[in-house]
Amino acid sequence: MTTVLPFHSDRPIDLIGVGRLCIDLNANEIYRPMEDTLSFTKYVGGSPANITIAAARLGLKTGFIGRVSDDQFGRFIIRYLKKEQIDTSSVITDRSGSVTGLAFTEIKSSTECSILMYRDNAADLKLEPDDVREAYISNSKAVLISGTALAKSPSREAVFKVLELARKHGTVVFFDIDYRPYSWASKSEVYTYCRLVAMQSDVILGGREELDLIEPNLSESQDRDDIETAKRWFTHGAKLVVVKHGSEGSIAFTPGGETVRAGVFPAKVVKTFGAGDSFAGALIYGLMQGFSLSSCLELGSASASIVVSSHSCSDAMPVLQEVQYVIAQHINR
Ligand SMILES: Nc1ncnc2c1ncn2[C@@H]1O[C@H](COP(=O)(O)OP(=O)(O)OP(=O)(O)O)[C@@H](O)[C@H]1O
Ligand SMILES: O=C(O)C[C@@H](O)[C@H](O)C(=O)CO
Repeated sequence: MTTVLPFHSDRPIDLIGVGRLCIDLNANEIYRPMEDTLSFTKYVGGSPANITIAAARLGLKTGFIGRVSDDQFGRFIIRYLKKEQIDTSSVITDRSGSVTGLAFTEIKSSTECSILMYRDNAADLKLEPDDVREAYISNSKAVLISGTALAKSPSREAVFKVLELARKHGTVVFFDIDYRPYSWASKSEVYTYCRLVAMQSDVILGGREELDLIEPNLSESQDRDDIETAKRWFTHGAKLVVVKHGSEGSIAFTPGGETVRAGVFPAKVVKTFGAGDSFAGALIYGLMQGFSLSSCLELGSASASIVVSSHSCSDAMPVLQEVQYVIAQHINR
């Protein structure tokens, strides 16, 4: 049974990403602590940026609503998005003296990775409600909201404006909880703001721990059962809930009772991060093509296996042929 999301197929834009545009500085000397790192490679980063790049690489018509700093990093990000054919008409250069968020990534081993975030005065959280244009949202089939954009004002208010306009115009809302503790003042704020957005979203994506953060009073173990979690979100109008379980795979639920599980594709893992963003970008692509849930999860899993096997996140986002090759190789094994 194909999950039917109410995309307005006649709209010129497929997906608009909202929020974080930052720079990844990935350690070149991998499999050692960052204290011993000598050099880094610079990539565009930020979870919603990565997901939008993933979707664009797969062929979706994409745009972005966000702010970048008025410096070399800001110009690098805008140039990169344009190169990826991502519309940047709503990517604003912030002139308040803000800086680009930096994600220093430490790759201690293929399973032990961490991210050191420098996000003081980050331009992405300076996004303002006036940066959000109604016509932009109404011309898009879908928007992708990442939870971290709710961590501070005025970005928080800008996101709620995106949400209001999306619901007004029937633009499908994808919400990736994207919990990044370094951006939040407290878990109670995560609960307050991310829950408000999730309650108005069509598709909710998160890991088990992220989903637990946006529900109240989860005491008994069955409360943390994925299907029970999904059922509760269906009471708020969600049309699809996807739970990510890292190297254990993923599970998707629909209000109609469909449950689809997906494993992972074999990968020579270089680093673990970037899996969720590549997974989400390919999942969104599949849903927009009207593919079955099983095929959508397969696309996401295959895409993730490519990115975890790579040094970068954004640069490594695969084109459709690469994803299809991974799937075909697995079938023919
Ligand atoms: N080691 C792995 N090998 C192959 N596929 C993986 C691996 N880890 C994750 N994946 C795939 O990527 C999907 C998302 O991974 P994960 O649950 O780690 O998301 P995430 O925590 O949002 O990732 P990120 O680190 O990008 O934030 C998984 O459901 C799985 O399909
Ligand atoms: O989203 C972030 O701020 C970090 C990303 O740039 C990084 O590529 C990552 O962790 C992807 O999941």
